[in-house]
Amino acid sequence: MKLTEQQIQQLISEAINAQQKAYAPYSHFRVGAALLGKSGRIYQGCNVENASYGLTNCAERTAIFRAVAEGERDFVALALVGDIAEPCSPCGACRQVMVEFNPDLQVIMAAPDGSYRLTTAAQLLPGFFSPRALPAGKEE
Ligand SMILES: O=c1ccn([C@H]2C[C@H](O)[C@@H](CO)O2)c(=O)[nH]1
Ligand SMILES: [Zn+2]
Repeated sequence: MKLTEQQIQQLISEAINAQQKAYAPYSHFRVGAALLGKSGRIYQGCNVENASYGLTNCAERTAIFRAVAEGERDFVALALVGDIAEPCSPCGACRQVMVEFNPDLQVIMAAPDGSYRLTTAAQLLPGFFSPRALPAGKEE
């Protein structure tokens, strides 16, 4: 499904809105994400840091986990924006979580001024480890 420019700009503006809620007292690098589900719902996420630094959860994974917890698993697009004047690139952990649900997920790497770069989860993680590699089991 090809996103319209209006859909892209709405996702970027929701990501910027989510960024305001970031809990980033250690890095001071605030990130916001907005995830569009097939249902049409948009799930916002922000980074949530911790005094035990390694427990930090990125904005993208916050949005994805939130959507899954609310019962949605089919995702169309995800926009992210960070405290940097250029398109923000998702970390490796988030890329792996994105491909789990949809390798064709459209990823909008946005800058605070609304400019962006469009790519897909699979393009961001060539040779990714796929859940299909696992023996058939009791996946839900
Ligand atoms: O794509 C990214 C990259 C970084 N961060 C967060 C993690 C940490 O809180 C801060 C600095 O790495 O930014 C995200 O949320 N998403
Ligand atoms: Zn990440």
